[in-house]
Amino acid sequence: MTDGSVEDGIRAALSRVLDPEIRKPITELDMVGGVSVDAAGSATVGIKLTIVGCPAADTIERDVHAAVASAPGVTSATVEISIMTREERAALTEKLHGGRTKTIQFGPDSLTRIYTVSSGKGGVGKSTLTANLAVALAAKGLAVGVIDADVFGFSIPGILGIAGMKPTQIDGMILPPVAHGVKVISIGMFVDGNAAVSWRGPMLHRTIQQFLTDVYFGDIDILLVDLPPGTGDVAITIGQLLPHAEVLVVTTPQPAAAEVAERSGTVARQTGQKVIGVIENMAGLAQVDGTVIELFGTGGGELVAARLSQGQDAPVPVLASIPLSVALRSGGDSGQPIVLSTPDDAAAASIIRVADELARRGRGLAGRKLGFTVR
Ligand SMILES: Nc1ncnc2c1ncn2[C@@H]1O[C@H](COP(=O)(O)OP(=O)(O)OP(=O)(O)O)[C@@H](O)[C@H]1O
Repeated sequence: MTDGSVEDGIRAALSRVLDPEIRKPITELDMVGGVSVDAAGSATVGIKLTIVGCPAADTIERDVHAAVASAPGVTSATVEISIMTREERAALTEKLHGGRTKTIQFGPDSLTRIYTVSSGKGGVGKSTLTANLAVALAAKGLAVGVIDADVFGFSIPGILGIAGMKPTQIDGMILPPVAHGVKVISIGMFVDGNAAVSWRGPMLHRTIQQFLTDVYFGDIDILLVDLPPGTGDVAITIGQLLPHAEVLVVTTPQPAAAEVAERSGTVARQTGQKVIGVIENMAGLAQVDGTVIELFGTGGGELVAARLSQGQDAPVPVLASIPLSVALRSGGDSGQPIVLSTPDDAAAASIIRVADELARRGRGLAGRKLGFTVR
C-alpha cells in the first residue's frame, strides 16, 4: 500500500480527463469509481460509463489510461470499465440539468449569446457560414454550440465532417456530437439516411423546443442557429422561444435578392429579435491575373443593410463581404472547414474577422431581467 499520495496524484490526473461528449472532467461527472495502487506502483482505476455502447468509450478508456500512467509513482495502469446504475445515471442527468427540468436552457437570464443565421433565399451560403463561424469561434477558445434548424436542407453535419453521426441519449438527455470543438445538433441526426423532412408547423415547433430543452449544451458562450431560408414556421418558433436572440442576415450581392433577404430580418424583428448585421456572401471571385468576376453582381449587402436600418436607432452594418471561394465550397464538401484548414484563403480570413467581431460583442440587455428593483 502507498501513503495515499500516489492515489491523490491519480485523481488529480483524472480531473484533467474530459468526457468528449459532455466536455466536462470525468471526476465532476462521478464517472470515476475506485482508485487503488499497490506497493509496486500498479494502479487500477474503475470508470463508469453512462450507457452501454457509449460511442466515446474507447476515447475515455485511452485518455484515462494515459492519465493514470502519467501520474507520479505509477508503474503500470489498468482501467476497469463498467456501466452506471440507473440511479447513478439519473443523478448525473439531474446534475447536468442543474435542477432545471423541461425548461428552455437559453432563457432571458442565460449568459449564452445567441445568433440566428437567416436568409431570404436558399443556397446563399447560410449553412456554410454558420459552420465556419462556429469553428472559428471555438478555435478562439469559446464554448460554442450549433443548432441546425434548417429542417428541409440540413447540411451542417456534412460541412463539419460528422454526417451520419447520431447523438448519444441518456435517459431523455441528448448529447450533441462534437465536431472541430463545436457541439452540434441537427434534425438530420434524427431522420434515417437522406430522408426528406416534410413536417408541419407543430412537429417542427416541438422538435426545436426539444432541442432547446433536452440537448445538453452545458455552459456555452455562443449558440448559433442555422435557420431554414425564408420566413416560415421555424423562424417564427425560434423567434417565440428565443426572443432575445440576435440575427445575422445573409444575402448575395445580387440586388434582386436583397428584398427577400430584408423580409427575413423584418420577421425576426416582429418577434422581438434584433438584427445585428448583414453578411454578404458569394461576392467577387478573384482571378489569378488580379481581375475580379462579379458573378452575382454587387451591392446586395449594402442594400439589405440600408433597408434594415430604416427607422432604427443605430444603423445595421454589413459585417463582411465574403468572396466566392473554391476552397470554401470544397471544404464544405469534405467536412474540413477552411477557417482551420486554409485560414489564409480570402473567404476564410473574412469569416474569421466576423468571428472576431462576434467574440468581442457582449451579451445585449434586450429581454433580460436587471438585477435591481425600482421602488
Ligand atoms: N463564398 C462561397 N464560395 C463558393 N461556394 C460557396 C460559398 N458560400 C457557399 N458556397 C456553396 O454554395 C452552396 C450553398 O451553400 P449552403 O448550403 O451553405 O447555403 P444555404 O444558404 O445554407 O442553403 P439552404 O438554406 O438552401 O440549405 C454550397 O455548395 C456551398 O459550398
